[in-house]
Amino acid sequence: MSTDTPDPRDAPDPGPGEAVACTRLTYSFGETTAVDALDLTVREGEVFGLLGPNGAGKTTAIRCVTTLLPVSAGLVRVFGHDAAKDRMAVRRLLGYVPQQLSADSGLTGRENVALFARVFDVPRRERAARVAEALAAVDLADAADRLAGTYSGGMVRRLELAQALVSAPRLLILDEPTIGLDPIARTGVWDHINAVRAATGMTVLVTTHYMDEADQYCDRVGLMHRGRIRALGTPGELRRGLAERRGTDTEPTLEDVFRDIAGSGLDDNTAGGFRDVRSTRRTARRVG
Ligand SMILES: Nc1ncnc2c1ncn2[C@@H]1O[C@H](COP(=O)(O)OP(=O)(O)OP(=O)(O)O)[C@@H](O)[C@H]1O
Repeated sequence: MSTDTPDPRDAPDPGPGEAVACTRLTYSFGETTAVDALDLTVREGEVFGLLGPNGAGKTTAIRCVTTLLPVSAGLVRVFGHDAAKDRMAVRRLLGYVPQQLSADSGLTGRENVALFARVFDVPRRERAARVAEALAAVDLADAADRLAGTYSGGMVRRLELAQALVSAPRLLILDEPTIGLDPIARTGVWDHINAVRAATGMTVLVTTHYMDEADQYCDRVGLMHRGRIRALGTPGELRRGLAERRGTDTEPTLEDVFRDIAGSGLDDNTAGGFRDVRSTRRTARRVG
């Protein structure tokens, strides 16, 4: 690092109410820079949506926040804990629902959640009650003793939500929580996220391709493209900003905002490309 480049570790301590702070976070896979000097703040208690086309760097960024990928350049802090130096402290504060299947089809719903309760060190005497609470919070109490392999796609996603919630996280991170689900199941997943958030004040960081969901459910969104945040604000602010730039009274959609910012890059080799199809199919297969 050259002497005139400030060391991100010199950044001031996170202010009160700051859940996640990424400062010049950079992550590369060989020659590919997936996350490129990303600056991002998620405030405590908000639902923050990280939006972007395939390959924008969303998953890589949130995997750095979860500590599943090492923070090799830049700084990530979760409730003030440095993700590079204090991984266990960070892990204790968060629940993570990855894109890939995290439920075991050969176990019951209750057994799946109990497994996470053990892994996340929920005290033994509290486990049964906490598992039952997490299942009830996602409306799976009645199906708790059925094998997860018999669940519908929406139920599997809600089960994965219960797995992430059993440790009572302060920060819930979800990677494409509704991909491959039908509209009713998508609404169901969001209703449960919002109910738990209202009851606990937990912070939610979510990635999604679905601009309509982000518009409806996120307090603020960051539009990510080629490893960086290109626009940030409430969905309403971003829509109104584009209307002003265009000098029109017709309110654009969040998708219009994204197309305006990402330009032709969205149409070339990103949105709807092979990775999107593969990702959707992977999810469809696992829940089919
Ligand atoms: N394990 C890996 N090895 C090599 N390159 C990778 C790997 N994971 C991601 N990449 C590359 O890093 C870039 C960012 O990928 P990432 O998965 O973070 O994007 P994303 O916005 O989450 O996309 P998607 O919506 O498809 O999940 C892409 O160019 C991708 O091909």
